[in-house]
Amino acid sequence: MASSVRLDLDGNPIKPITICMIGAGGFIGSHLCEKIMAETPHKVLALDVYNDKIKHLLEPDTPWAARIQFHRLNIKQDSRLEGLIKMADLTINLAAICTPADYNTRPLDTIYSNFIDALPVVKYCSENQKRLIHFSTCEVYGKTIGSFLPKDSPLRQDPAYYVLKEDASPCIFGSIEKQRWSYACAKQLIERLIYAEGAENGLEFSIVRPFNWIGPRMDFIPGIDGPSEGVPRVLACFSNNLLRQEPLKLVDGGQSQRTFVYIKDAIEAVLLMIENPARANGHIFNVGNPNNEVTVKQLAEMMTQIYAKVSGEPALEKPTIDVSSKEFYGVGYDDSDKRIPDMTIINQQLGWNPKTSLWDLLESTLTYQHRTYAEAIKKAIAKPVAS
Ligand SMILES: NC(=O)c1ccc[n+]([C@@H]2O[C@H](COP(=O)([O-])OP(=O)(O)OC[C@H]3O[C@@H](n4cnc5c(N)ncnc54)[C@H](O)[C@@H]3O)[C@@H](O)[C@H]2O)c1
Ligand SMILES: O=c1ccn([C@@H]2O[C@H](COP(=O)(O)OP(=O)(O)O[C@H]3OC[C@@H](O)[C@H](O)[C@H]3O)[C@@H](O)[C@H]2O)c(=O)[nH]1
Repeated sequence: MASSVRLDLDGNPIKPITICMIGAGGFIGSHLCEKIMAETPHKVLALDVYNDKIKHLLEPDTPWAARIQFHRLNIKQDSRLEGLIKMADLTINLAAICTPADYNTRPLDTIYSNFIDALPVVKYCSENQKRLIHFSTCEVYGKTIGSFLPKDSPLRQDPAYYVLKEDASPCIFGSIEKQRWSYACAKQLIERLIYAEGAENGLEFSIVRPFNWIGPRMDFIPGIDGPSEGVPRVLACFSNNLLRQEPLKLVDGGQSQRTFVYIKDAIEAVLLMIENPARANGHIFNVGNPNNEVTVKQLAEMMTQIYAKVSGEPALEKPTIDVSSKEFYGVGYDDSDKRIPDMTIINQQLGWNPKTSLWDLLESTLTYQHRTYAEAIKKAIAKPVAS
């Protein structure tokens, strides 16, 4: 139940607000809606083209039924958008194409989704003096400065060459034919536009740069709740392989490094932004877990070990295979080498720190994947293919 007196970080009572959440039916949106319904008095206007991941929150007999309203709409072409933004105190924009398999194969859709389609949202917030929390990405940093140093340079060990800071690090993308960067570049331009709206027209905004948030309900399992030829992000790719007892595919040897944060930790940071506007407005926030760094190969090994534990099924003798990025993603793929978030700004402004270790977050997530999909996969495998 929502408690009656919630206090912000400065000890002031928090007033209930209405939030227009665009992309509420996605992975992050579903967790954010869940948290807001369970722990706050706020209302949510939930906008998306899909609602499968929030169906459980939309049942009429829940204690929060009067506080959440689903509006099925595509922000590309729907005249209801401005009215819904006007009805709310705060807009949170999560809508985007954000799976790397799309960046080089559907670059136009990627750029339209992440820049053009976000423009009216920024404009309506600015014109109607509504606060905006916009979801950008850690991909705006691109590659690290250190990745351009000689392989044996001792400077590669110096954090100054790889830690990513909101107000200091450059954005380093590959050449135009490396269409992987279409997403990062579109996100960078919308960040600059929002920042400029703040500077010139007084828009109250916060920008979130998520660093690989993972957990239950992320993306889809190909052939079960998504297209069989679809390529989701790495958590769902590896989960799918484990569920089907196939080797996990390591793109270009799995040498890239990532830091993963548990979705439930990350959502706490977003709630702090929502409820502490004076501390959050005007800032860009890295949200990640610098302590959870692994190479993709190490992630595959860890997930294999944990899945064997939670499913009771023995791991394959050869649990991984190497695949080239050209074969896996096609021409124009490129990769971020390493992503460690600097945490100074979010610490200073909101006092937020992630709590969950990589092992623990993978254990709870893989338990969920096994419980949710193992039976469906068994049935799908057993079904004879129509000739
Ligand atoms: N998950 C992460 O680790 C991560 C990392 C970096 C950035 N982000 C950013 O966070 C945001 C949310 O990511 P997510 O992981 O929840 O992705 P997601 O794909 O699960 O959610 C996005 C949602 O937006 C909806 N949407 C897309 N276009 C729309 C449109 N035109 N009209 C209405 N709805 C539309 C989709 O249907 C989907 O439900 C994105 O902007 C993404 O770029 C996420
Ligand atoms: O089966 C797979 C899938 C992915 N990978 C590798 O795993 C790494 C992580 O891949 P993900 O699909 O999670 O995506 P990335 O971390 O590269 O990008 C993500 O970063 C932040 C967000 O903006 C987006 O959600 C997405 O762009 C990449 O190096 C990728 O090449 C594999 O080795 N095997």
